[in-house]
Amino acid sequence: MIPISGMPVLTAAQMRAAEDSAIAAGTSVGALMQRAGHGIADAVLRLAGPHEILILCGPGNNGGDGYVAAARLLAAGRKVRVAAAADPRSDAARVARNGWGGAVEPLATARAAPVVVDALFGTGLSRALDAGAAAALARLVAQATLSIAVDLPSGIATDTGALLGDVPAVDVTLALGAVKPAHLLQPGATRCGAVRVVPIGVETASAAHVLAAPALATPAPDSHKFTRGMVAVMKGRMAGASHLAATAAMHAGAGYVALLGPTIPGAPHALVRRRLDDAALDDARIGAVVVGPGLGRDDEARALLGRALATAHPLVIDGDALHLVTPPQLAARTAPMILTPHAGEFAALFGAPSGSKLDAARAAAQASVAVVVFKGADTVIAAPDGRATLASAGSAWLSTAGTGDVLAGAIAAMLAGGRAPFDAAGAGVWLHAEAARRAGPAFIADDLAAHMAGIFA
Ligand SMILES: NC(=O)C1=CN([C@@H]2O[C@H](COP(=O)(O)OP(=O)(O)OC[C@H]3O[C@@H](n4cnc5c(N)ncnc54)[C@H](OP(=O)(O)O)[C@@H]3O)[C@@H](O)[C@H]2O)[C@@H](O)CC1
Ligand SMILES: Nc1ncnc2c1ncn2[C@@H]1O[C@H](COP(=O)(O)OP(=O)(O)O)[C@@H](O)[C@H]1O
Ligand SMILES: [K+]
Repeated sequence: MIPISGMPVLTAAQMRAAEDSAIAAGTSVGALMQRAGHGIADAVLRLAGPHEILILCGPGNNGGDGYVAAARLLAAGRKVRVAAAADPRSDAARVARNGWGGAVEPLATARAAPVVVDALFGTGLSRALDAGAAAALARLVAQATLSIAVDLPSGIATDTGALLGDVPAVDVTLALGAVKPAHLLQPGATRCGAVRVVPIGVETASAAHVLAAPALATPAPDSHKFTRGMVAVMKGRMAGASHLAATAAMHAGAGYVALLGPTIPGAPHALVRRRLDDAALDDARIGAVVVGPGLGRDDEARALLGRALATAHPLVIDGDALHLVTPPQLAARTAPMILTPHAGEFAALFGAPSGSKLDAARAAAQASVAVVVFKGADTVIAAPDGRATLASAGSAWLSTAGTGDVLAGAIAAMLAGGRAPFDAAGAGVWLHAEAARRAGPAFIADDLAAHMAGIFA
């Protein structure tokens, strides 16, 4: 059982191709199923204690994995029962079923057990479970004290995280061979519980990965404020939003943060307030400009955005600026850009997303030639070259006003600090999520910035 941080993320087709390569290189499907089933059984042995285990087996290879696991758990001396709604339909699953040898209860009337293992459907799910199977699964998961899904909770579309029907949430999902998009994309992700990878000896490479903790170094002994990175925040109509972004950039490690525009009282004294003029904006030491938080959407805002776009500085474009900016304006720029839309801003700039959130973020990054941070409860970061990272579910307490401004500031600090745009976006998202975790419940966006500082300790 391997934690998923930093692991490759494969779609169902990519996983099938990886398995096919292993098969072409001489490993049989049966051998892969044995590895999968043994890995599951070993994980269940560690998680389930001495309690009785009920394994629900479907007609495909996911069910096959379940039969193999059942046989191994029985051989290990555990009390284990199996339930199924249909006979195996693949050769490998039939062999696995014969290897179990014990009784198979009808799924609909299966008696509950303290530990239930869902091996009904995995990456081959093609439609919603029929009503009887869905009801039995819901009942058995509800009555168990520990529920474990094999590869994916049955009823979730592997590539999008969409629910094809009602899907009960399990405690643990054992992803076979690699993480799949549904383990991270909502609403599927919340049905998965804790996700761990069970290796099956298949080579898995992907341009998409689970977001991992960045290396956060303390400043080098010879650092000075400008080597740590200078961030300029364009002050908009709502000063609070710009202040949140600027404060976050400071706490995320930027050495010098300037707020460009008319000053208001109450911001930290360390925040440098500068009049927005060409000299301030052309300062060659600026490593990142944040434009958008609290900008407004009127002509004045449009003009401010135009000034930011006209610079040669790397930009973090957030909030209102995502409603104002046009694709030709983005195309005209050559300096790096990071766009940080939530779902509404994404739709305003790129149109309604199609396919999975991962597909949508990638298409947007390609179209805009910018790094796109598609925010939400399942943040996806995509680069124009096809690389992507998917964040694990973070604190839902982030759903409070101003946290997006904090994220924009954190990303700008990472960018000004010298990270490449894609890495800066990932580091900012990670820092933001970790700060939220540390902040606990019911924090406000102002608290979040301060919590970022502690992470560097
Ligand atoms: N490939 C490999 O080498 C390895 C794969 N491994 C494992 O295999 C899993 C993928 O296996 P899989 O492709 O057999 O798909 P799986 O999810 O078991 O179900 C497909 C079956 O169910 C059927 N069906 C679909 N939806 C349905 C519904 N709602 N209600 C009723 N029936 C439905 C569908 O038939 P259909 O009706 O769609 O034609 C088909 O018969 C993967 O997640 C991993 O656990 C590991 O063992 C390692 C080696
Ligand atoms: N339910 C949630 N779970 C995890 N993160 C969330 C959730 N809701 C929002 N977030 C995060 O909080 C931030 C909100 O940003 P945004 O919507 O731009 O807010 P605002 O405009 O008020 O600053 C984003 O980083 C987003 O990913
Ligand atoms: K399953």
